[in-house]
Amino acid sequence: MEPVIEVNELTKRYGGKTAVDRLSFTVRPGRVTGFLGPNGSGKSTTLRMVLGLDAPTSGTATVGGVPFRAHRRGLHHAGALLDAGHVHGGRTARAHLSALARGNGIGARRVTEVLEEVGLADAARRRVGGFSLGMRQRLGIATALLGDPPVLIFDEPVNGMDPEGVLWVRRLFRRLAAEGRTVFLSSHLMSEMEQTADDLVVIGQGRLITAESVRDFAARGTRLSVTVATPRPAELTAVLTAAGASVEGEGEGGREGAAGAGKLVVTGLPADRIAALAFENGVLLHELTTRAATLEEAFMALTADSVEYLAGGTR
Ligand SMILES: Nc1ncnc2c1ncn2[C@@H]1O[C@H](COP(=O)(O)OP(=O)(O)OP(=O)(O)O)[C@@H](O)[C@H]1O
Repeated sequence: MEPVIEVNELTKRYGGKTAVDRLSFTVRPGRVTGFLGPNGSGKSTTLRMVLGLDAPTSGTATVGGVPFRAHRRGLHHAGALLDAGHVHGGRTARAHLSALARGNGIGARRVTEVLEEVGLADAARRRVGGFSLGMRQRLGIATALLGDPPVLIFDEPVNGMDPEGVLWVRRLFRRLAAEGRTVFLSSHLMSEMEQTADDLVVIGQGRLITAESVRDFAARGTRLSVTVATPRPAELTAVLTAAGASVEGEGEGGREGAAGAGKLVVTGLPADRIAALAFENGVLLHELTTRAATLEEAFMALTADSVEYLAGGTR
């Protein structure tokens, strides 16, 4: 059986609110797949349905061809980190893992192994209540790994981790995928995913926006822009616009009629063409810099229409 996650027309409504809206996608083994969307876009709700913790209003989610609930030995089948704050604070890390291991027919040696794997061997006898968020995340990852499952699902695993933890977890995900497992991670930050994921599933307001490889997303989603500084921004804007470019002023100086040098951000024309047009029209340039939009910017542009709440309520 191939450890594939298959989501088909999955829908979840809470009263009048549609949290997940006819969502379909496939997550394959041997790759790290990033599940991306702004806050509140329905990622956690989807993952809960994949793991059988929530019932869909309609549609299906299967792991290895059957609903997750139908698998008897769950921890051996799929491991998940959903909410790192969920662990009983009075227990030690080892006691927490040992209880789960016993309930799933897993030996004590495996508990020691996963504690070492996630870097918590020295903290194994400390109460989880005193753990930092990053340590709780590590414990959650240890829990997911306990049954050595072919499918791993992590909801915002990098939250609260320090830079060293982030590097560690990235390497771990890459290794788990290289071992042939299915690794599915949610995040609201593209910058995290571009370092880690091979494939992306991007959603907004519960709907699929795109499912493709990071490479295809980067090739399609990023566009080049050229920053131009000139003492005659209005004149250059007119020349470039006439040549088909789209031009925006950057800061005060870029505005029409502004005195002094202005910076313009130009899209739709390459730098050498801009330089030639400026030269032909006798406009002096102080700067000409090509810049690729980051994947984060491409992601934000793609999901902008589906962001519910923006800081400051500017929409
Ligand atoms: N139990 C619930 N009852 C009512 N509404 C809910 C419930 N759970 C989630 N929602 C709503 O469903 C939508 C999707 O929430 P969800 O937590 O799945 O999003 P998310 O993408 O995981 O967001 P975040 O990144 O903030 O965790 C939100 O508008 C949320 O308020």
